[in-house]
Amino acid sequence: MRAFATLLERLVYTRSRNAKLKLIGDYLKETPDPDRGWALAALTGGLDLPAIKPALIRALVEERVDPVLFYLSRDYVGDTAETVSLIWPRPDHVPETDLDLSLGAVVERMRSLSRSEAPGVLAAYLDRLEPEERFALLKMATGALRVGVTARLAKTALAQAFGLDVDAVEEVWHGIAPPYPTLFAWAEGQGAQPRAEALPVFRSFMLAHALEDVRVDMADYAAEWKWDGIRVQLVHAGGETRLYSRAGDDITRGFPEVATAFRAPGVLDGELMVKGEAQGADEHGGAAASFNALQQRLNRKAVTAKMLADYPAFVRLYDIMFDGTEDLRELPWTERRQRLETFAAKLDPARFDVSSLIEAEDFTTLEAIRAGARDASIEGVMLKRRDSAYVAGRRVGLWYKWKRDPLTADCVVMYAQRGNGRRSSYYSDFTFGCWTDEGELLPVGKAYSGITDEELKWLDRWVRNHTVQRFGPVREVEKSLVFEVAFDSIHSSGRHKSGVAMRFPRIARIRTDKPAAEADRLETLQRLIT
Ligand SMILES: Nc1ncnc2c1ncn2[C@@H]1O[C@H](COP(=O)(O)OP(=O)(O)OP(=O)(O)O)[C@@H](O)[C@H]1O
Repeated sequence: MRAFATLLERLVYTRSRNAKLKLIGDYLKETPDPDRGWALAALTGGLDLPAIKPALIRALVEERVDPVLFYLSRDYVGDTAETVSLIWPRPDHVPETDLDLSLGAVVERMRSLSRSEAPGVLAAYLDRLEPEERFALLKMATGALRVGVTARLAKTALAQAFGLDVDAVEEVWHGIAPPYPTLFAWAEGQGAQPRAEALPVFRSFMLAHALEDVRVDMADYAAEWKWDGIRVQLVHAGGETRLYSRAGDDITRGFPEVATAFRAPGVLDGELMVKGEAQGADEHGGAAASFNALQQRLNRKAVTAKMLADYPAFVRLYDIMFDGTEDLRELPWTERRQRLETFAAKLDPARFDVSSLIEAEDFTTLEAIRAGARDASIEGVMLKRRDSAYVAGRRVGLWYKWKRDPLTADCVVMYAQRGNGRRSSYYSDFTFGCWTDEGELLPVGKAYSGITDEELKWLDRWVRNHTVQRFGPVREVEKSLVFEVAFDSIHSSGRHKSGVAMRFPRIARIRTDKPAAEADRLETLQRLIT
């Protein structure tokens, strides 16, 4: 940690660009791997320590540092990391351990921390480090170094120190991960320049247009199910595996079971989903759960063993971009499909399968098949032009998405709340319910979208005139108004007394023409559960 701490300290007090370039360049030349790689990641903003949050540092401060002293000192010093590093109380007795305090060891430990371990480990490091090293550690932990170094400056320093072209560094940058072993090997003449096609970089996805009032000739288009998961690009190159999201974000760490199972060099395109209950034979392929299950795995930084067991992920593949380093994107879909099937045969069937094709001799047949699809993991149909190359972005006529028609139910309005923003003075968020067999109304969903400004005002007035009780901001209303609610699907939910929850509910119509007693029964919704 010492050398990196010294570097940061000097950078803070150095104004001149050339002096900064030299400081960083010298550091990168003199420091061994993997420390210099982690330092470069920190300087370029590429260091990700998921378990460390500003709140954690605040909590540590509250526990270990006199808060009055902290706030007074911070007013004077102006920087939380520096303040904490200066006033962190050195414990009377630091137990002897073989804690490795090299930069690489510290960063690698911090990257693998669970959230519950984080406070203890961070405190243990702070107890053992010197003030300037603590400063370096806290700077890394809080994400932004703020030492007056941009990512470009750090890369320029690297390029100048090793006689490389900075643009060549940029070119390979997105395909390499810290601590950048291949980059340093190349910089020191020990290895070749990492080649883009041999790197686990993200390539733009091919996207679809919505099918609107078009009927296509099934001789020209192949049909597949539109699976309700998230788009994923699987890349294995240069010995590394990466999973990228629709937006190109690296989501590898969120799905370790998929990443470790993908070890064949190539780039594949597919839908990331969670396995479903084995609800008997699944006619469309292996059983997948509804999006609701996948949601449990999204946006989580740490993946617990329980998550992996309860919501195991797999990928339903539908395209191939590279086989090894061979770029297949120019091939027509039919050929890519064959290559995909051959490629997929090498993969673990527990984690990968190939999206099945829908056999429909003409469009009318396809229409009927689509209308009959009731699987929770299906969102509609995709149509892909058989002779089309894999083209990045959305191009008319190549891929179409044809979503399932939304489902609807007539529900009775039960509660209303004020909305947000422009709607904050209107009762515009509604909870509605359906009848049980015993004649009880149970809430089945909440919606606020789908109404016009006129309707918004009308509903606001209606709510105010039909309130039967108030619970804080919520008004319970007379059970007399019916909404036709549209939604994408229904799943069972332990969180609601009704046992059901709607996906994407929106108000399709206000049904002043329908008596509340004739609204739908819960049983009707239960039958739609997928
Ligand atoms: N068999 C499939 N082939 C291609 N895409 C599929 C398939 N099954 C599901 N999808 C999903 O459908 C989306 C296709 O629609 P589009 O290209 O417009 O992307 P999108 O903007 O993410 O769409 P949406 O939000 O409507 O799913 C893909 O992003 C992908 O996640």
